[in-house]
Amino acid sequence: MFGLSKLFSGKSAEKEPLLDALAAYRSSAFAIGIEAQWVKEITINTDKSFKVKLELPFAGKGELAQIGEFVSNKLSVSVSIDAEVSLPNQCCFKQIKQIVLVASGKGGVGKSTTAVNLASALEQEGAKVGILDADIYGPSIPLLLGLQGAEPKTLDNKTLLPFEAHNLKAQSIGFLVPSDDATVWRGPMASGALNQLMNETDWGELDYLIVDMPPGTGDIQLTMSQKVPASGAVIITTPQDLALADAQKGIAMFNKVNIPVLGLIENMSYFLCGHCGEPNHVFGKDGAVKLAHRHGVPVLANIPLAIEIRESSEQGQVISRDNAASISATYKNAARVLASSLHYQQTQNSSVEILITED
Ligand SMILES: Nc1ncnc2c1ncn2[C@@H]1O[C@H](COP(=O)(O)OP(=O)(O)OP(=O)(O)O)[C@@H](O)[C@H]1O
Repeated sequence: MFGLSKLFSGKSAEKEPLLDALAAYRSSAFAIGIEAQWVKEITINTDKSFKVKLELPFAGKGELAQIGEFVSNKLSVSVSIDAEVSLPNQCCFKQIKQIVLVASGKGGVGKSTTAVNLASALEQEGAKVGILDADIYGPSIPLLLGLQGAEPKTLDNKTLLPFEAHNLKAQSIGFLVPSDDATVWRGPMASGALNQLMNETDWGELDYLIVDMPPGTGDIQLTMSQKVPASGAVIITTPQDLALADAQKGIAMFNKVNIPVLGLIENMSYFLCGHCGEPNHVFGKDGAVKLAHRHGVPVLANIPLAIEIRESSEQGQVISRDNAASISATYKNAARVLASSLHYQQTQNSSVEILITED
């Protein structure tokens, strides 16, 4: 998969310090540096500067500038880095390489908003991404992507075409399920509808499919989790004790069905005071970190309570796509760490410890 011929043709002695410097890079997402096998091409320019082409096995393009800067400083020479994302060809389901469940112990914590922003952040990090709205109680992904009123389409009367918005493919259980009926659903019915959407949607090739699960940890969520060939799950919580207690139940549920919990995201973590700029921990502080430590999982992000997040959601806009919004970098950082922990979990026998840093 990774072509090394150009890398090792000629002048490899000049390239060795570069490979060493790339290997020495560390961040939350690149926990063990840039591996030599990811280096596809190295060009040495006449002024001795380097141009490096990487093939990343997970969505992580957003960090290339930092990697370039680190290596440039280490070698005291200009190094520019470009990359493609190419996940190894092991498919989780049909042509979908990784399926990630986004869950919450309780409703209203911002699970769907976070799921959409994470999906978009993965896409911006260089991956092909789809989002499947499996929240039978309140399917909101069409609204969040500005797709309200859209009708499912088919070309052959057998498969559904996914919707496309903001460079994401999307499908929603809301098109199959009148939401008023959801309260009387049982686990097998919900997981049957989810399977139908997975199987009968023409997703094409996807690196990541994000599944927005129904909130809670009951029979429905358990059965749905068992039926999806998921690579991992992310749990969204708020800092309140009640939400954290329910998030703990979510961790227990995924442990029961052997789906690795890739991390927690604390949403509405704090509110930035408009006057003094100080973070105000309206709903409490450090609860998610303590819970995460107890269960040996990372906190992937602390997302503030921010008016822009609510406003952009209501307008069908995805705030992580707005580079001017400071929160955009937070979602992208979380997406990179999520993608890399999936990668390391599947390729390393002993797990790589993910340390969340301020990068
Ligand atoms: N960080 C945030 N800052 C401000 N508003 C937010 C934030 N996250 C979510 N919201 C808002 O909170 C409300 C609930 O969000 P969302 O629908 O994503 O929650 P949910 O957990 O998916 O809900 P449900 O349990 O009903 O599925 C929405 O109005 C959303 O715009």
